[in-house]
Amino acid sequence: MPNKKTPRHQSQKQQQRQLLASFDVKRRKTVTPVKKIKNPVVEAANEQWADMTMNPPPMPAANKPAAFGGAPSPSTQESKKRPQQHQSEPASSAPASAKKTKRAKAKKSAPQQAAEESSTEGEEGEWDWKDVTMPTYIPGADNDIGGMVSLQEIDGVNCAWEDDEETGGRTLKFHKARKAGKPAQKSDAKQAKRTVPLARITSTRDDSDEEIDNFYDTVDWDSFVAVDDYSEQKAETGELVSIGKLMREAESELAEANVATDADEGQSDDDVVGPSGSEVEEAEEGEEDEEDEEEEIDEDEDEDAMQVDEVEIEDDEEKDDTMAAGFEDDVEDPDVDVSAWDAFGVHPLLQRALKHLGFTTPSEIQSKTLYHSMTGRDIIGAAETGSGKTLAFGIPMLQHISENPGKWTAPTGLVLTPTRELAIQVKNHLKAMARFSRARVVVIVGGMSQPKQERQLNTCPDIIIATPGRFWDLVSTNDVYLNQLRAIKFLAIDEADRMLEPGHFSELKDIFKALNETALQETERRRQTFVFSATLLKDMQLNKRKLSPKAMKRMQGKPESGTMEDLIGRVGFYDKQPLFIDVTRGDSTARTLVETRIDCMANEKDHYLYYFLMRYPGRTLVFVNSIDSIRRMLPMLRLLQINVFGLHAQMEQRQRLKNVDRFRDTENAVMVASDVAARGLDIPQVDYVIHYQLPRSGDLYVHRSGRTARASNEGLAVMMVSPEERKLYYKMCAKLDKDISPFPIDLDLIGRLKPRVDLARDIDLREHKLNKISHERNWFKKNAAEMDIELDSDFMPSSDDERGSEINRSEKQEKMHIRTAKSRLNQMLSKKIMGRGISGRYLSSGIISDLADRLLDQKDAHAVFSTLRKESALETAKLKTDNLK
Ligand SMILES: Nc1ncnc2c1ncn2[C@@H]1O[C@H](COP(=O)(O)OP(=O)(O)OP(=O)(O)O)[C@@H](O)[C@H]1O
Repeated sequence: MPNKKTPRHQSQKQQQRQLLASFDVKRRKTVTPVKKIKNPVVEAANEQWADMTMNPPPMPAANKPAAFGGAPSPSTQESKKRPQQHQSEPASSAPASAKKTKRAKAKKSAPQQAAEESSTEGEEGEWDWKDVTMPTYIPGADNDIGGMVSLQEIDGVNCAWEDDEETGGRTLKFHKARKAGKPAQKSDAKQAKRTVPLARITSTRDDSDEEIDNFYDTVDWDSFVAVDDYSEQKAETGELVSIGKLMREAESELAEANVATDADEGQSDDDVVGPSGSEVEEAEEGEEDEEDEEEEIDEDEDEDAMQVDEVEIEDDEEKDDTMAAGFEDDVEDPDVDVSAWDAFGVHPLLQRALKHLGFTTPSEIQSKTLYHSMTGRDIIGAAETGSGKTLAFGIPMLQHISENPGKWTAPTGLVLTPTRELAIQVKNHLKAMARFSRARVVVIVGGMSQPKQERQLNTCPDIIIATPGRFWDLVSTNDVYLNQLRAIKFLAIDEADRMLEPGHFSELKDIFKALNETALQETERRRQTFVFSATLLKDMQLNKRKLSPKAMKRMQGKPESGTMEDLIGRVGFYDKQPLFIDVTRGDSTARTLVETRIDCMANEKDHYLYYFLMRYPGRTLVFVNSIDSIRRMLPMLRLLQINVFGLHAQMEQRQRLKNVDRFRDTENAVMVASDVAARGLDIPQVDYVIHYQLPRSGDLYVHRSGRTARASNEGLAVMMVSPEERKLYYKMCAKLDKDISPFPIDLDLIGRLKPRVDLARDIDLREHKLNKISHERNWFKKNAAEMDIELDSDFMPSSDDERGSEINRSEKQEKMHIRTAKSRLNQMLSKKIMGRGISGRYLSSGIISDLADRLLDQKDAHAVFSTLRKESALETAKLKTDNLK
């Protein structure tokens, strides 16, 4: 288990604070010991970090092309921010040859100089400190440098950490650096030449450079390691590469690059900042294996350091990855014919993946959009739920990646989704499609390890699937991410209508703004944009006229209004007029969806639900309108021995993913969910969707119902309508322009099941009450103990007094009652239920003519109702609808 206090695990902010502390010392004229860090390598790394942040030495990493983020190398950052200042940059950007000479000179005099350094002279506060102009960017400082603006420096004074025996820590000491051969003078510090601030971090380089170089050479860089490279494992096995080695390598690389660039392009020394792109690529290729290994170690370390939850989430994520593949081997079924995709020019590697997935033909939305998207058009697409919209925007991205293999300096595609689950699902879908093209797809969502996500961004993935909040959190604080965001070639907004809801739109707006800040002004076409949803038309209230270039231009200047037009206006299409492709039917529900309703009183919904679940077992998704309803229903259904899971927004992300997985993996299971599961969740073979409470809008009804009847499969949506909901129901039917027929119910069976449900509800209520009392009591006890208060016996009777023992007795009785009720319920549950007019003891012909056959039938026998056969609710509903026609 790595030490969490090592710099590797400290946040950049913490490191920055440490650095700040050291400079505060200088301003306060006192010298304060810093926190003692026992590990000598860590100590060295800390010291080196502090110094390198202010005085970046030449590092090979500085010359690598920036990946999508990462702790940016000083020179790359500075060169991006202030290209015109290269000349004046010291160590990292100075002409290599000049620097070499200085170093060589300094190297000779280093030991001498060290010997000649005086100890601290006089009061530092009396010296001539000068304000330091801070750069606009400090590596690892989140650009939050406000606290460092008052930094001061003095020319000719060096800082050094020294062990403090008294405190066991280390102390920052200031030493006036004397020129060789010059005797020490007390007034030296005061008389120090007042030049502009130290040029290492400001834009001016003057004769103090020599001292900087001297300072560099007084430090034994071989005893330091780069913080970024530091790992406990490497420290133990002695694999750490010293800064000294890196510096030497960087110097020789710089010198070589200098020569090569000079010769090839006749550039001046000042322009040379690193090796050419191809060299970098070669070097990177050479290092790849090594990096992979390091990456693995890093992953291990970080995962150890992370919260348990996060680790488990990542495990889940890995599991998702394997699930995403959906197949264990790489051998395609020769009988699967995917030639239908040829017409769209789909890349052979993608066709192979399609073959694996068994997707022989494109779905309607895919075939209607692919031709245009493959030729570069921007698309606004509307298609019913479960119709394959993910691949409609995913294939063009993967096609581009397959046609242009190699390393990119920015991701190719960005997909924004409203929920975390949907993001993970889209990632899985695209990963399965990218199986042979090997495109790297990552997911950036809240509730998961941020460091890991940052690392993933740093590796410059091909496609990023993200929720707007977390993505903007990461990108808005890092210029490198921002620049690379602007270079993406594809942007897709999935479930666009949901993005308009409060909580998504403000970040989405910021992302669009950042994306378009520079990109839109360029004449060269660089980005393709897709906006997809199932209920686009309804929410948009948009017609083609509104998509005219003029109208779109007008919309861009408008303030947020939260409408689809507003989103369309802000997203920044490159097409003058994006294509609008709508393949929805009037109501956007799938053609294969059968809809029905159950009319019942609000307080009977549990009975009807239980009846439905018992009568028609299958994978059933039950939607409710509040989290409280989920909390109430879960224990009751569990008591009724139903395999039930919950899903709502207040659940930990880890639990949410786990529950979705379990539900997906269990054939006969129930998930009670809030509308967090209404959109986009693609769980194969959801047999039934039950609207336990009516959705608050027609669109929500469409999305909820869309969790079944996906990818041309059939499915059933059942609305439970109480008299109070009648008005809403009629309104919804009018909006969706449909009439929903009632579902046939056997009222006798409901009557027989009722006692079970009532008993389960009663047990749950009693347990809940008991738990609440004991929770409250413990809370008082705990707080009283903490505050050292003795609780009054009236308030908290002890078991010794009469009232206390009375309470104890009644609690015990209640527990006993619950136990008895539970065993009664279990007894009930273990018995099969007979239909009306049928005796459990004697076989009588009665209402059911083939009763004996049914009772003897093992194969089709119903598990709960002994006189009934297994039946599908879908068939029952269809039959009823047909009869009504
Ligand atoms: N061409 C195809 N042939 C067969 N199955 C497909 C095809 N394209 C996609 N699918 C499958 O159809 C299912 C639904 O696809 P997808 O999730 O992309 O739908 P969607 O339109 O985005 O749905 P929603 O609006 O609910 O998010 C997925 O399981 C997917 O694997």
